[in-house]
Amino acid sequence: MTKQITFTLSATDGMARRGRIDTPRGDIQTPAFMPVGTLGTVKAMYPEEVRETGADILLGNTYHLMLRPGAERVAKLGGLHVFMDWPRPILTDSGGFQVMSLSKLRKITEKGVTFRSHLDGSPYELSPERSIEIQTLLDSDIIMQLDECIPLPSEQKEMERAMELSLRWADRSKTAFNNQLNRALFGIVQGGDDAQLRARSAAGLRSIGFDGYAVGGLAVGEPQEVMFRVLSEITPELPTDRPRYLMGVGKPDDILGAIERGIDMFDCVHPTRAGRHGHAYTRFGVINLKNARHKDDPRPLDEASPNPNCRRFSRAYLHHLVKTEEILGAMILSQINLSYYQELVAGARAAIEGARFEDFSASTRAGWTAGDL
Ligand SMILES: O=c1[nH]cnc2cc3nc(NCc4cccs4)[nH]c3cc12
Repeated sequence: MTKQITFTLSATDGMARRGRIDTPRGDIQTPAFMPVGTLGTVKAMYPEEVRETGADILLGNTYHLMLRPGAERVAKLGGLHVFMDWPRPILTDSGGFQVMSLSKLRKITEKGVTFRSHLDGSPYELSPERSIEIQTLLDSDIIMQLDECIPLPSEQKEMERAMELSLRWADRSKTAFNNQLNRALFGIVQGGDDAQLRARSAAGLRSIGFDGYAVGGLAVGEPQEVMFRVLSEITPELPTDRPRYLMGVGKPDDILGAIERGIDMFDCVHPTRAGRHGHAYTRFGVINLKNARHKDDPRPLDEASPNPNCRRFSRAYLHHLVKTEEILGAMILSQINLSYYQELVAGARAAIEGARFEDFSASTRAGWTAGDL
């Protein structure tokens, strides 16, 4: 029996890769940006609007969904795709990262993590096995191993301990996954900012064997050059015929730099969160529409944009919606920002196919400073 989820590499340009992940629920063009749909919704967007921005896949958060409405309840209702009416691929995270960043009284043991809900303090346990079970109940297409992500910088001993625990959890995750054909399981490379630990983690994951490899333990507050150095060291250690997913990244500049260093998949709350806070992503860079200078500006955001929402509303109107905290403001800016992110990765895909990614990257960055914000 063959795995129903496959990755095909179609072009490379230096370390940058252009590919496609085929799944039973649809294809994912890579490099890909995955909008985050934390509670079974990409905030302020209908699912069909998320699709229209160009997204092939979105991310669901296991931690939030296991607390509310509960994995068994979502399964009884037909799984996450039916629940939120998103028929295309969904990647779910394992929940571990959010336990550490959101929950109370959490405790890490060899078995897994125990914690209390940030909502009502009720006790929960998340083990590699239970996380696989929850993600399977959600009927996720790409599921993540349970891992331990530690802050940067951390002591060498601490980085080593967490990396080795994550490797043991990777093995247990793979066993619990039991080679489901219609779902993919990704391992997560840990090891902090230490090249040897990272290499050991990658080698350990490869010997266990995964459908894809995530780079974890980054975008946790470290400087961009540290993230880029770790990526440059680790992507050559990963299989070329499997997708590489950089978790939690990032701003457009981070994404271009990570594609340049061999990353295929991204997720980040930033475009939608920034949209709800009145920040608009454009070719010219980020425009803070809360700023009073937009109060009388009749110009659209970007009259040359392929996105109608960048042409039909004046900056004055968007400023008004943001200042009055009108719901439409969050809706429009979420759509604008997700569309920009999808234009960015679509441009990267075309540039890699045309062996001109370096030029694309440079001219995109130049646009962020040149334009009149
Ligand atoms: O090692 C990781 N393991 C599993 N999930 C993650 C998610 C991650 N998200 C970020 N950064 C984006 C952030 C979102 C909220 C706070 S930081 N870095 C991340 C690292 C990991």
